[in-house]
Amino acid sequence: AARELNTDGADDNKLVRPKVEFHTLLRHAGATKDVFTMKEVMFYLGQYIIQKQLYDQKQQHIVHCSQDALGRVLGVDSFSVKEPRVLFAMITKNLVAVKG
Ligand SMILES: C[C@@H](c1ccc(Cl)cc1)n1cnc(-c2ccccc2)c1-c1c(C(=O)NCCN2CCN(C3CCCCC3)CC2)[nH]c2cc(Cl)ccc12
Repeated sequence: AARELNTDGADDNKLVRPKVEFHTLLRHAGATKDVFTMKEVMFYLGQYIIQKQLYDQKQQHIVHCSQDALGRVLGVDSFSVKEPRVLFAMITKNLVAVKG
């Protein structure tokens, strides 16, 4: 059965390699690796959003990223953290599965 996507990282055994521009965002958030679990990708992206203050101060589940590289990478102007499926779909486009 397809593994349910949870919000703390889809499948923890799966390793992914971020594409170049996406990798730059993760490094900005403090990542020092080239290969990550989904949980690590989501952790660093969360840090990135907080560090750059991209979340809406009033509605903190809304992230505004049209003026940020995050928006370019995900291909949206804003998104809600309450829609993990939508988010994972956008994020996985920026990741390459690592065999092994
Ligand atoms: C459950 C988790 C999540 C994780 C994956 C998904 Cl697909 C949805 C949701 N989540 C819940 N709210 C957030 C969040 C909200 C606003 C700003 C930053 C993060 C997150 C995100 C985390 C994270 O690692 N979260 C740790 C605990 N969060 C609690 C909320 N905290 C907020 C407290 C209010 C001020 C804003 C931060 C930050 C730490 N990583 C993310 C990466 C992205 Cl692309 C989008 C959202 C998140």
